[in-house]
Amino acid sequence: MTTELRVLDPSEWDRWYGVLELAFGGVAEAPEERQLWRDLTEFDRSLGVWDGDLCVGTAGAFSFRLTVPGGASVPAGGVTMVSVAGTHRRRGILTSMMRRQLDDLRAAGESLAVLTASEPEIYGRFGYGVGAYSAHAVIDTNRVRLTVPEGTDEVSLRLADLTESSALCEAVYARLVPARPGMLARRPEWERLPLIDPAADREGASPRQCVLAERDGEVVGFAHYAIKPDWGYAGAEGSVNVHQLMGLDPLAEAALWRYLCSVDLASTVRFRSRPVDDAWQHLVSDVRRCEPTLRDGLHVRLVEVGAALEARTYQAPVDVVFEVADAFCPWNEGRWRLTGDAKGAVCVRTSDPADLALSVRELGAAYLGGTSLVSLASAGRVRELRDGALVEASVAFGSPVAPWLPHGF
Ligand SMILES: CC(=O)SCCNC(=O)CCNC(=O)[C@H](O)C(C)(C)COP(=O)(O)OP(=O)(O)OC[C@H]1O[C@@H](n2cnc3c(N)ncnc32)[C@H](O)[C@@H]1OP(=O)(O)O
Repeated sequence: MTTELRVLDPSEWDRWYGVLELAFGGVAEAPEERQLWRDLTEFDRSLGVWDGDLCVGTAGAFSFRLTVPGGASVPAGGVTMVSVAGTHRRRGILTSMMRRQLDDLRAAGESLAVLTASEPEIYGRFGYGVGAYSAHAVIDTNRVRLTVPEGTDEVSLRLADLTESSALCEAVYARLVPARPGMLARRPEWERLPLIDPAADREGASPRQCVLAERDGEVVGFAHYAIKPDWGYAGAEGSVNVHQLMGLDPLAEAALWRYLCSVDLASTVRFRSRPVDDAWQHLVSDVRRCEPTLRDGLHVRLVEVGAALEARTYQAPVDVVFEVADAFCPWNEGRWRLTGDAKGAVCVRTSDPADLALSVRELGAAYLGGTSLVSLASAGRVRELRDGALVEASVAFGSPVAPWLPHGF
């Protein structure tokens, strides 16, 4: 088999995207969703693998800005639209695209790559670690009570049209981006993403609805949700499916959670992909009856170890030498001395003895402050070579706010 890997030409997009759709099961997307992904495609950063006239592999990258611990917004390649035709799988096509993509990211000066994975097992071999987890839950609102903080009643709620309120919601979203590692600054064209709501994907639920939280006439939060009515022998058993919930302060968030947990004729509130340190778990009377589950969220890859470690800050002073293994991007291999604190950091090559040994995958997992180096060491994935270095680095890498990305891409 001879295949050619090349940058995508805009005229090839339909065939290219068709391969991706087929790899995900062959169910055609709604026209507005397909159009959105076409508009978002960065053609010069999209790769196709061709077997003659046949497209057999796809991979793209978005030019993102990612919030890192300390609040800086750092350029990051958002790896996306990865697929290989079923007829050509397990022959190294994904590997060839990952190779080219990481080389291109490096040439473009992006020190980080991020992705959300269809299956978490795929990307570790290419140096990605799980940098942010997310929580799913199903709250049994018949049994679970919410205790909201004093002052919640000062927040008023208003139902709004999803599309017409988009700018107000995006303004709230934008203010929250610097506050949480893992969040991505949304460029205007991405603001269409929360509005995509094809009828075929609703599974019996209503179109998306929007409720705004306001204080003194200012929008301080919003929730996007859908209601799925259901009736059992004993009465109503509807559920509220929460798609987004963002509040600028604890009272706004509490008001929104209280509203969603008290929708008439519903007995469950379901949500996917919330931060692991989310407020709801402290508002509820019985977390067990909320069935929380953890899953991988944002996968992070340090494309350039030195530049990436310098791009964030550290919540405690740190001075450690890492011995980094990186078989897929060997330019990262070797010893790096990181010195830093809450104001800034320097990370340079060194010949000094190493304090900690790990692979680039563990650095990706720890990078946003959501996975501790101590925890990785407990699984044998980080080795401490100098007494005390593990705790020192682990504390410094931590983040007071858990990293989170609210949506896939
Ligand atoms: C960021 C995103 O877009 S995520 C979306 C990813 N795409 C999908 O899930 C769509 C459905 N799946 C596919 O299209 C393909 O199976 C892909 C893209 C996952 C893999 O493509 P392939 O060309 O078959 O991968 P390739 O042959 O390069 O495999 C490299 C290695 O990864 C392993 N691997 C590949 N896919 C998987 C998987 N899904 N689970 C576990 N291991 C995998 C292979 O076994 C191989 O291992 P080896 O080096 O030890 O032999």
